[in-house]
Amino acid sequence: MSVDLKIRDVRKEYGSFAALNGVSLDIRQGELVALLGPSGSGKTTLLRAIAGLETLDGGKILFGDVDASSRSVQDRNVGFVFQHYALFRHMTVFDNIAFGLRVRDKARRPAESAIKAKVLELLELVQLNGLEKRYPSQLSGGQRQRVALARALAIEPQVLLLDEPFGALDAQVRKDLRRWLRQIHQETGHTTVFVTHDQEEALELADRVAVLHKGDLQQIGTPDEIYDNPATPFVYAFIGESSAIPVTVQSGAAALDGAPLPVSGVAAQDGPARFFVRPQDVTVKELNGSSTVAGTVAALRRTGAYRRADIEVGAHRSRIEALLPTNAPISVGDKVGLVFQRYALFPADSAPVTA
Ligand SMILES: Nc1ncnc2c1ncn2[C@@H]1O[C@H](COP(=O)(O)OP(=O)(O)OP(=O)(O)O)[C@@H](O)[C@H]1O
Repeated sequence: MSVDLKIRDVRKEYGSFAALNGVSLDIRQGELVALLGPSGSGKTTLLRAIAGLETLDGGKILFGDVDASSRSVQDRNVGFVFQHYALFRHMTVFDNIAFGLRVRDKARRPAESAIKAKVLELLELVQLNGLEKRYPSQLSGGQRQRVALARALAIEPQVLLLDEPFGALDAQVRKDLRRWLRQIHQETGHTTVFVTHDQEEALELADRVAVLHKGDLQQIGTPDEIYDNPATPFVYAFIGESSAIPVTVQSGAAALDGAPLPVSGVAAQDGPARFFVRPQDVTVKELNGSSTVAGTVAALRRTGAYRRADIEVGAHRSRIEALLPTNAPISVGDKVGLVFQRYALFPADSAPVTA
């Protein structure tokens, strides 16, 4: 039976280094949440903490209403799938999937006939029926990960934990498995926590995405919320593409190198700030007095279906990137006016933006 998870102010230190800096988040029953962040941000540490493979230096984790710290790894009944298939090489696919049920103590172990029925049902679910007699070495990487998932599901886990399960596979297989996992999740409805550093994977797969950076939870939200309304400079820079330029805020108005920046709803406090905008949210027009930001086209390049323009703005020639149709009548050196559809301002002293 799947449960909800409550992660409360979880801390984990290695010596004086904080791998998790007081992380709190709630994961609803049946939800698929991606933990997304650059290398070293604490994703795997958090996943291992949920599994009970790490002792906490602070905070707690609740499975439903039960404090998991009182429970062993075994008692937590989690299904775990790792990046590198940890299948037993000397066991067939069937025996690998049956393993978690067969090693249970006698009181909780199902009859062999029930184990067989369960394994066959899971083989059907992961679309590997007919391959139950094969050994892991006789399977492709993608098939092995499907066996690993079936094995994790066999114990009917309270929570399913996946650590970059498709990380070692090539791009196309990865894409197929992503779609397949989403489908399996819809059918089985397990509470699932999924670690990835691939934002496309997180945004496509997850109900909600938790963005981690240096042991801190920066934001948790639906893929739309994370992409359209990044809560911090880090999330703005890490998810999707953006330009960031230094500006100054005073009394609710923003200025670029002393000239007013025609943007509204400036909530940032007075002082130095950074202005963030995504390339697709920049419209390039003719210069039109104070309603547009004056810029000069510094570079143009074709990328697939679009043309990208680097446009220099302000006295210090800060660069803003814009996405244009390939037939846009524009050349390097043109003086243009910019209008921004969506943007954000953050105080300059807020968390660093580099990934
Ligand atoms: N056993 C350990 N001893 C010391 N430091 C550790 C240990 N395990 C993890 N760390 C450190 O904790 C930080 C977080 O590691 P973690 O594996 O959670 O990151 P991650 O976000 O999963 O990264 P990746 O995407 O590279 O797997 C890293 O800086 C790592 O070096």
